Amino acid sequence: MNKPDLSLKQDIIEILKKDFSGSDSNILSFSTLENISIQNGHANISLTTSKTKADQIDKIRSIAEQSIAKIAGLEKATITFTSHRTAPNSSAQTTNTGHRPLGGSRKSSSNSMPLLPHVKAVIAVASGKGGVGKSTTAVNLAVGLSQLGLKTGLLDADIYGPSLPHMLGKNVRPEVKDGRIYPIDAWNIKTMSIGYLVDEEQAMIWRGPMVMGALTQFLGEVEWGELDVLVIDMPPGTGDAQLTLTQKLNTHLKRGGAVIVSTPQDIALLDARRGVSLFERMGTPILGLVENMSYFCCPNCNHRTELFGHGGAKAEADKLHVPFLGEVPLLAEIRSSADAGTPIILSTPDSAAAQAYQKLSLTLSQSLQFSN
Ligand SMILES: Nc1ncnc2c1ncn2[C@@H]1O[C@H](COP(=O)(O)OP(=O)(O)OP(=O)(O)O)[C@@H](O)[C@H]1O
Repeated sequence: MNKPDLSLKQDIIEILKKDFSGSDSNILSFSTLENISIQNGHANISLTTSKTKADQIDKIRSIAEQSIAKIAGLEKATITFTSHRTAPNSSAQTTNTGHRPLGGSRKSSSNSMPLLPHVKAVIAVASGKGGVGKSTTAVNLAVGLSQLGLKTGLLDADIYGPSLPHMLGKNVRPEVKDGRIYPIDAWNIKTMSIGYLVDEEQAMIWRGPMVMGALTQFLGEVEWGELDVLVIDMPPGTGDAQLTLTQKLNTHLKRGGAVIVSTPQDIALLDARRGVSLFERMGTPILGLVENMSYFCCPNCNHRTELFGHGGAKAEADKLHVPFLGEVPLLAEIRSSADAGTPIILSTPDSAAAQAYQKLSLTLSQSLQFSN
């Protein structure tokens, strides 16, 4: 049976990450993957790197090509370098070389310019695990902050599962001019998501270094303009991507902070604790914990059912000495309005969920530090 392209691409990336003859021989640590195309068993892999590094990679290029050609479903592999721009400095945290500038710029603006120069504060919306409603919270919070009169941006940093375009009902490509990417306006907020730029499959095959490269670019190459606050929908979990983002945005986060979203189950709260601990280690202010899917409210009789127990997040917040920011009910309309592209805070402003988001926005707007 033929292997799907996606799986072949993942196998190829694993080989590019492999050390062939010592610690200095990992192709992806020297270069950035631009593209993999596969046709009739022939894999064409294009990479970007600097001239000096290209010479180093050249030594292992043919070994890697032979190794890739042995993958079941492939017969031949060709590795080419599409350009030889100078790779951005790799810091201790970002061993990657950065993804190809999505805005088409050949200069590495993300390293030479201060990050987010006109953004006053950043609020990172994070969760210890996926699927707890982090993106839903980020979207409704951003709209809520904008309703309070703050110039607000929303960055979807959940690179493996960018849900923002869907939740905002925006299926459009951003304008790219002079190497700068212009955010998409949605509901009076400026938004950017990898989902506006690449298809899902492409985002899925990215691995650690490329993800960080793409995120760094977002931070450096998106023309956010003046913002009071940028809400970031963080990738789920507490791994390298979260750590690096937090480090890069340390200054901005000090004027905002982190919001951890959790569901009431013990297991989710355990993960939430890890989230809190990651931000604490980085010295990021923890704005608090939000309990999502806190209870079920019957749409017919308004009866409240606590499906997963109640008060777990509040108790956890107390234990961790962080503020408890409120509970959002499990409500079919939250999902249906997200699927229809209108956040519930706009579609049903009188609902308990919308009110929870309004309260959250108000609390957080009061905690922002706007000093420069
Ligand atoms: N309180 C809620 N009531 C009903 N549905 C909800 C609620 N919160 C989120 N959802 C729905 O649950 C699904 C997952 O939510 P969301 O994408 O916000 O989670 P996430 O934590 O960002 O997930 P991931 O980390 O996988 O991106 C979505 O379909 C969303 O509409």
